[in-house]
Amino acid sequence: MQKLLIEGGHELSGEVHISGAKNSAVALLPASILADSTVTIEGLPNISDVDTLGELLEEIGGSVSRDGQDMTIHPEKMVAMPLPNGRVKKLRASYYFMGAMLGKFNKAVIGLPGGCYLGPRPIDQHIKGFEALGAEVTNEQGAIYLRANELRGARIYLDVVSVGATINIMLAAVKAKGQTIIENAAKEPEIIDVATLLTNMGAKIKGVGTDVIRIDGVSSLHGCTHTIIPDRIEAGTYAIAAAAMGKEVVIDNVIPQHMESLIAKLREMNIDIESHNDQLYVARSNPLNSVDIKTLVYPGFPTDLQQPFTTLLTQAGHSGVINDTIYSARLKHIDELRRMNAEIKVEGGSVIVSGPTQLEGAKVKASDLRAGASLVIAGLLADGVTEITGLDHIDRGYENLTAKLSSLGANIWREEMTESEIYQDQNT
Ligand SMILES: CC(=O)N[C@H]1[C@@H](OP(=O)(O)OP(=O)(O)OC[C@H]2O[C@@H](n3ccc(=O)[nH]c3=O)[C@H](O)[C@@H]2O)O[C@H](CO)[C@@H](O)[C@@H]1O
Ligand SMILES: C=C(OP(=O)(O)O)C(=O)O
Repeated sequence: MQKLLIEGGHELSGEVHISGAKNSAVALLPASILADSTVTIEGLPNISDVDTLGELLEEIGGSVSRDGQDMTIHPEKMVAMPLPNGRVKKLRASYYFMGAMLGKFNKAVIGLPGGCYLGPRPIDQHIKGFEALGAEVTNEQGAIYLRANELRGARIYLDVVSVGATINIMLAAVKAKGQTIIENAAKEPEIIDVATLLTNMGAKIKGVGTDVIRIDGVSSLHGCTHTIIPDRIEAGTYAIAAAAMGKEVVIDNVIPQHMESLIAKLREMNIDIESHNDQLYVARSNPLNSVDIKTLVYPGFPTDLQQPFTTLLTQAGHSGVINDTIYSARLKHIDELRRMNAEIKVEGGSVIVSGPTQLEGAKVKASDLRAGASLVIAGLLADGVTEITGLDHIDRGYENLTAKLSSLGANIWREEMTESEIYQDQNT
């Protein structure tokens, strides 16, 4: 087990290349189950969620080979193997095996997923969709059992706008008989990416990127090659790090249109940020204005950047107020930031960050993926050395974080933990 160390105070400059989007990758790989022939996904991020999904595809009989950032999946010998336990609990997106296996085999047994704990993360809307398509769904000892004689298209109104439910219902519906209409669908770029893959496999999908998606079921889907979109959350994390500590940082391989809410907020803070083709240029300017943030479904400000943004607000004058309307309990980074001298209050559903504050290095723990990102940015800003544990969370979503930040000039490295450090870490 390793810990991450950061000696703060080093300016960032240079260019960083953004990897493929985690939240696309984790849906594109299960989507390959639906094909009758070989699917290649190009540009995958090298993160543990992708490794775990590759292993799960093998567990159900797929043959999977990896060549750098590309993964080739041969789905021909896949079977409806039950996955009630084990790897499915290591990540959130294993829930896409429900939609994909139901769509392919008319049955599936999948354990309830893991992933970041952000407060309760129900999957009732996924289940509502599967049932509307004709599946019988039961929860037996923590695993979801799905069975259908045949799936039939249906009109499904989502009570909450959900990325996971929208994608999962699409996966189950592409081979259902007749037309499925998903109303109040989510519009995230990753959903468009998954629909693009499915369309290239032969699916008939209209309206992705709007809140009404229409799917006309087809009897079979074939293989294809698909290139993933860049990770707007990884790019946003580097943009926030550059806003905190950047002299001149170029963030390469981004789709700036996917990042408009963040770019607008950074500009309001007085950060110098410009986009050109697939690059963002970010530099810190002084003083930083504080801003208020409300997280919303896309194209609103993403909840996945709320925690890193909290750290940036510690550097701004006066108080900024954050309301996470998607995950109101996504607050576990706050106590850790306080250990580093941040002035943050939680009142009702609002997080109030005061600044500017000189952060101090401390021993802190990442409770989830983006809490980890917020602590890394705090470490870059802090006086002295920050030690971060809980790296398994960070490794789920950030490819080569240490190397990427080092190349920008950060003093950051990983060390093996001693047995007593591991013991202490596990008991705090
Ligand atoms: C693997 C992946 O893509 N993860 C992302 C996905 O998670 P995930 O797909 O789990 O998030 P959702 O979009 O489904 O959740 C949005 C909101 O709807 C609620 N909800 C969701 C489903 C449901 O059946 N019932 C229900 O009440 C959730 O509790 C949450 O408050 O979108 C989140 C919101 O942008 C991001 O933070 C995650 O990074
Ligand atoms: C919450 C996240 O991921 P997951 O849904 O995979 O837990 C995230 O990427 O910030």
